[in-house]
Amino acid sequence: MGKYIIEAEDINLKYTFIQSLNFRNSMFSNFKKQNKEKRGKTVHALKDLNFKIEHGKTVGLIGGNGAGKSTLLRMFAKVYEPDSGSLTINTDSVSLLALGAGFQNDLPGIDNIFLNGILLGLTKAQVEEKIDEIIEFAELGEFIDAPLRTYSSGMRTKLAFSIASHIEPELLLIDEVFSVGDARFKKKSDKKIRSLINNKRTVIMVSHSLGVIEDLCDQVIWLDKGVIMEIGETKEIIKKYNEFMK
Ligand SMILES: Nc1ncnc2c1ncn2[C@@H]1O[C@H](COP(=O)(O)OP(=O)(O)OP(=O)(O)O)[C@@H](O)[C@H]1O
Repeated sequence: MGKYIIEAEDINLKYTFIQSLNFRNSMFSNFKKQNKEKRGKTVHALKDLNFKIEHGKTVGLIGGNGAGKSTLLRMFAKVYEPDSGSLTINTDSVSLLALGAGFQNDLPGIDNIFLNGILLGLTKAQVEEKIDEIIEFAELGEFIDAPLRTYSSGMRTKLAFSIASHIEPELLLIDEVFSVGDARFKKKSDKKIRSLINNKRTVIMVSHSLGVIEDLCDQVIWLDKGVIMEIGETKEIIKKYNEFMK
């Protein structure tokens, strides 16, 4: 095993999309007349990023709204590929803890555990091995056999958290998912996140809560408008970030 789990060289990502007509701009005939090509927009979300992340580290991604944090996290999960540059992820065991992606409302909780577990990278046998633990952790009682559309949003969140936190990959990506549910469940989910982090795996997390980042991370990557402002030891970077935000 090499020293680094992630190696990024000059990576760039641009989103291209067609600006849709809305009530306001449909009032302007010029906008209406523009063809789709002209209404095309490009956002250069990540610009020439260079960094390496060592195995076993817990790394925080910080930065203001639209800085590129979630985009970068999704690249680590291979949801997006860079438009240019090279991104090497030296493991196949990666999962992105973002709550409830891929849930099916008409299926019961238990079927969603299988579906979601497999989407997050487990085999059916691995889900079977963990299913009792997942159900117990989610605390849904008989609702586990009811269709998801009958769940409250808190119940959905508990189920999503329980599934995602039982995946235990080598590289765990966490997108702003901390302490979910009611006060008691929050305590339990917080403890679960900490146990995942303390388990020698590499964890990369996005959070707007600098307290959480400072508490949990060894290192920080600070992004602003798609570029890396600073990268380094948590306390030092958070101090610079706070000064910058003043
Ligand atoms: N699917 C998309 N299509 C077009 N543009 C997008 C898309 N997703 C993100 N963007 C744009 O890319 C830039 C980076 O967005 P991203 O969600 O990665 O930022 P972020 O740092 O996670 O922001 P926040 O803290 O607000 O969640 C923003 O300008 C955003 O508008």
